[in-house]
Amino acid sequence: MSSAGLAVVSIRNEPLVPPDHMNPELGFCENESIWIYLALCGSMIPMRVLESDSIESLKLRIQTCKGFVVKNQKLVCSGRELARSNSLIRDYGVNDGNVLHLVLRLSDLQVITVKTTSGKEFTFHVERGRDVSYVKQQIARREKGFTDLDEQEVVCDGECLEDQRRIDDICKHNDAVLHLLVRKSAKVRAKPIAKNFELSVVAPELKDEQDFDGGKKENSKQYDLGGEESWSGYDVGREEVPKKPLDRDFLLEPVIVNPKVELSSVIVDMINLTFDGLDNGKIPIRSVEGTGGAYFMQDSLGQKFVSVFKPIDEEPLAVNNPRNLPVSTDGVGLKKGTRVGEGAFREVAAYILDLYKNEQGKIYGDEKGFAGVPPTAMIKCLHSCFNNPDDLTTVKIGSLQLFVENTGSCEDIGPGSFPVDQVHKISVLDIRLANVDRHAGNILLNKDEDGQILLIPIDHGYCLPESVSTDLLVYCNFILAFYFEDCTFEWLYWPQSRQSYSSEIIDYIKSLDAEEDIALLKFLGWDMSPKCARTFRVSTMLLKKGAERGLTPFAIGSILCRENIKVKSVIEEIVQEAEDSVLPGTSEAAFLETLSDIMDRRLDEIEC
Ligand SMILES: Nc1ncnc2c1ncn2[C@@H]1O[C@H](COP(=O)(O)OP(=O)(O)OP(=O)(O)O)[C@@H](O)[C@H]1O
Repeated sequence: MSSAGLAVVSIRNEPLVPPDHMNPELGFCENESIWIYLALCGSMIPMRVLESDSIESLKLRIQTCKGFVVKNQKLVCSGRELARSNSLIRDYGVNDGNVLHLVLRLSDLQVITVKTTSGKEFTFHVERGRDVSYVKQQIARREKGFTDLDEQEVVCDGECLEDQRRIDDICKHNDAVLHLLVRKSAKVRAKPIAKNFELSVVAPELKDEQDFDGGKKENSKQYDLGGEESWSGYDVGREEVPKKPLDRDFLLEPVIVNPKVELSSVIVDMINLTFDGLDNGKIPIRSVEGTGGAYFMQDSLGQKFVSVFKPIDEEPLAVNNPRNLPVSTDGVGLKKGTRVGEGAFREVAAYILDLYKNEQGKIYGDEKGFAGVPPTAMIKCLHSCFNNPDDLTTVKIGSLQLFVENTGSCEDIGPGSFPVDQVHKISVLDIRLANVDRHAGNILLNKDEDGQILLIPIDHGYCLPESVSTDLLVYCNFILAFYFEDCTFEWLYWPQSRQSYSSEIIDYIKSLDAEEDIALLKFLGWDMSPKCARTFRVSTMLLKKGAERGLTPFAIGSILCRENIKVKSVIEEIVQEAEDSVLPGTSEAAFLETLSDIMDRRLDEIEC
């Protein structure tokens, strides 16, 4: 008999009105105080706060009263994430009576410790979306004595758990530690001796090898290789979205815009493995982390994740978002300059832009790019496990990204041991793409064969921001100045960012050509909007000019980021000045020339 323990977070339930806020005589400033409502798991919790409270202190109060640690909290008000911890509640325009949605970023991984009767103890990670049968498989893989899954019984609080029970479901009802008991039944044999029987209890034979069939199934895909108009051809809510096929209860196909484009082998393999998993009845498992719907797709044996699917209609603020975030009323996404339902295109674009190109601007090598964005493709997929309350037959469009084995993210350890060149490569990617969502949780950690730390950048749905203002003036004039408002780069606070780029990285930056990249994306299916293309041109220009002058990633990154929400960044000032200097209707080329001169001047000032 073995036992396994699962540790879960206990949720406290203390009032969110601190004593000094309740009593004006204790120094509480009546004028500044407002009531806000914290929306969490279907309930509304009133909170009295000061407009001068920082986001950090608000999160600390939530941590103290509710037990959710600060780094796991995401607060969203009026469709915008309150991302900067040093900014004040009033900076984000939070008013009396506003609702703040609290999204919890729980880890997908649950640590399970198994103790055997012989005193052995081993620990493994199980994704919360997994079920009891998966736990049994893991125990069988680790311990030779448990290879026969049918002989394992998993018991919790005296209740025998069915194979289909999910880990997060089991944990939900337990406050602190959950003990699993794995009971291995023995066979009873009766051997005739003279006129009697000798009964013996025999433990099953130990097998050295696993019985799993690791062989790959014949591919049986039914791709329609006809071209689509563009990646964005299927907008959220559009009627032409294809319906469920009749012969299978799922669908999975790549979205191919240009029939002349051949999918790379790594993308074909990823789609095939994902298809095999669905075909074998291995369901997509929704991640408990993140603000949007992200599904881990399993291999045909249900032992490994092969990819991550993010449907566009489940992005934050989209119609089918599974985190109960309100639907965007104006199409603007969670970050400034982003649009709901466009995250998947950006995920794919980040992968393509990261790939190496030869001198003719053609992609070479089809696996690992410069910064290591995992292979990503646009797909159509249908499955009943997706969040689709109204219509289970609607095929979803979204990004499919190769699942990368990892031991966590950069949030889990200090940055001291991160290799300098990898931090620098991610900084190049983020500056180029003006990424507005580079927090430490979006860089996964792994180790290579030599034990060296590997940093894997993920989650690029919020790169290449563009103006999405509904203000007609801003819209018509293509005013870009505020696109960069939400740029934040975690690596700015890491020591590696203060070191200079190596010559290899500088050569790579020199080779970048925004026009070629825009043309390549168009050829592959994404015809960038003029505003988005402008963002890309401006940030590529800044990267190239900065690197040419020997600026560090920190120096260049700081130009793109605001120090706080109220003060414009240097890039915003540069763009504003350029926009003020040209007449409406000026060509893009002339605008960029003006911008280039202004940028040179500002960079020279920084150097001095
Ligand atoms: N390629 C990948 N390989 C392995 N795990 C991944 C991959 N992509 C995403 N994940 C994991 O899936 C979960 C959700 O993904 P992600 O953070 O990208 O979703 P999101 O909703 O966009 O998140 P956020 O709220 O940070 O913007 C996270 O636990 C993340 O670590």
